[in-house]
Amino acid sequence: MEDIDWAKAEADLDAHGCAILPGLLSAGECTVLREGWATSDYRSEVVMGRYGYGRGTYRYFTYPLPDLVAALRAGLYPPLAAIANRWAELLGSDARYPEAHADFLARCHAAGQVRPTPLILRYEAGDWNALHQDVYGAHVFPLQVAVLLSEPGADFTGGEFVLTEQRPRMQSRAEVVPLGLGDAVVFPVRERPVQGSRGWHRRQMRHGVSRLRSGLRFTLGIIFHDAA
Ligand SMILES: O=C(O)CCC(=O)C(=O)O
Ligand SMILES: [Fe+2]
Repeated sequence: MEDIDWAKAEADLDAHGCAILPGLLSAGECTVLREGWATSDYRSEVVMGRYGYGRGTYRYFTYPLPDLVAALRAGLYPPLAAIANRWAELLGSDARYPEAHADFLARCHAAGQVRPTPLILRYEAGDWNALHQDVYGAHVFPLQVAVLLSEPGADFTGGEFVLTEQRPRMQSRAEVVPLGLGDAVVFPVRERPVQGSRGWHRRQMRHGVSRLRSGLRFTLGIIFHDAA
């Protein structure tokens, strides 16, 4: 995490609505997390096809989170909170996010959002993730992170991370994010600020995953608000 180029990530988020953090996790850390699919403690499992969410399965970790997941969540939060605060100002919102993740979580917990949201997702050939927004209550931290735990081309084919941006009174824009093993993508939970001719406005964003053509793909999702 010390090696992350936050100035570049922030510039990419401003310009494109997403940023890649290359090699956030090592191959060994990805293996540990993939193996944790079977052995970690989870609070619940969602079979996506049952809810019309796509096809595939995900599991929400329980508290206490595995050390690596807890460290990523606490460590990635402060620089993202600085970006989130700047975005809120641009959009004329009075939402402000504290410097430490523990303080933001305390806000969630006081409002009854107490269930942990970090999760592992597992996709087989034919699986996909419908375009969605990960909102779990009134308290929403506006940025989130997903880390690819499998190697494209070697472990799976297809299964691209996709973001869409709704442009007011215009057609939507799609962005396919090319991730390698251990790379992370930072993206907006719901919306991002864009400067137009008449000032800043909000653009709604959604994310999902295109259909896996072959193999097995795992992702770690880090969402900073907890769930009601
Ligand atoms: O599997 C992916 O790349 C997307 C995961 C996702 O929806 C999330 O992390 O919120
Ligand atoms: Fe998601």
